[in-house]
Amino acid sequence: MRLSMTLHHTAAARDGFYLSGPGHQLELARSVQALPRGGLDSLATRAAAFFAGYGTEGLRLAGALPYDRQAGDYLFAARPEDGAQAVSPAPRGDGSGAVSQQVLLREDPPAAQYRAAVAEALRRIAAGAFDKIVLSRSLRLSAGLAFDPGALLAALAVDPLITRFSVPLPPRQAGVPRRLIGATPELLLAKQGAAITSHPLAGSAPRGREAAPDKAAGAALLHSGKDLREHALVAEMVLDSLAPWCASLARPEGVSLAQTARLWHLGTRITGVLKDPDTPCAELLRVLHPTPAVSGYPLAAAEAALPGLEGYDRDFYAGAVGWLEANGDGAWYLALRCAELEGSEARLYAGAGVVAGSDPALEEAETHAKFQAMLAGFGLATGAVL
Ligand SMILES: C=C(O[C@H]1C=CC=C(C(=O)O)[C@@H]1O)C(=O)O
Repeated sequence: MRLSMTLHHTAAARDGFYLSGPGHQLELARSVQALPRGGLDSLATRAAAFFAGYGTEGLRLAGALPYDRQAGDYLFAARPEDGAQAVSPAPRGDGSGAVSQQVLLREDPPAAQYRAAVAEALRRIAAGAFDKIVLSRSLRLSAGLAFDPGALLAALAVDPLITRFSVPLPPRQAGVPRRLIGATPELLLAKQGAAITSHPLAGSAPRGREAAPDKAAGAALLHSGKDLREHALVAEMVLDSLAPWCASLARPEGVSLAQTARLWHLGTRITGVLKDPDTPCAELLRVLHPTPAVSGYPLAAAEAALPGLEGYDRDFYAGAVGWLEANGDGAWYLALRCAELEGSEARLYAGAGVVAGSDPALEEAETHAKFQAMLAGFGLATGAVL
């Protein structure tokens, strides 16, 4: 599919780490010192060794964890004072030169194949293989000119309810930077001293354009048995994973509605106090990731089925972006509603949780809704074409 798109070029190309949302804000210039890459099981040890060698006040390890906990992460060291904190990127349309060009859009896998994968997952759920699986699909964009990460990041600021991020990824081709940019609604884990917070989401519905239908869509989601089951599997697993580390653990609001500009979600805000405030954030990530918000339940059975049903390697999609500090604190968001940018190629990802009672056509529609924020960020109004 060929679409017309306007690229707004910003003056400065960003090559550091940027994350900004209602809960956290951080911008770091990239430094050369990267943490030796490794899987999630060794992250706490590698981070501790790194901070023991370089750990002076203010130094952080920021970056991305892949979906596959065995695959190599990508973290680099930087000091907040290397870059200005909480600086917003230049707004789009700032007169720095907008370039219109044709963009090719390709579904990978095609929507029909995605629906077939959901139907197959439902057969396996009925046969008792697993209770839940999150299946994703991707959209590939090809343009004539390299995409502008700064412009995309700036465009995502239209939704103040999400956390925007732009994070370097390990390059695949010499001289072509790779970067993950997104607008995530989901906090995986934040740790500050003994206090921890997580806000798992699962169960979604598109928001209405007018106030009354919008409110009704949220209320219907809050009472949907299928979505409440899909959500409970995530919230319970997060609570079970964190419980052994905590002196107290609570979900003060129970299941409640969370929102982005385009979607309602079921969410459970979880707060806890660690038994040992020195427990490193990386150690807690090790026991949490991947939650059933992005994988499934039971985990081993869902993970075994995922590659065959999705047909591609998720790489850093559905992993996490965030940072670690020398004192063990940190904040990590799920890498959702995101696009991987590599020169003039971009790949967008969206997934949906499948449980008994899911409908392949509705799950596909949910991925459409989840793609919209990023597509709009690229200047592509796709409601009509997808
Ligand atoms: C896997 C995604 O969303 C997760 C987070 C919130 C709600 C979800 C859902 O309702 O299926 C997903 O579990 C995605 O956006 O790609």
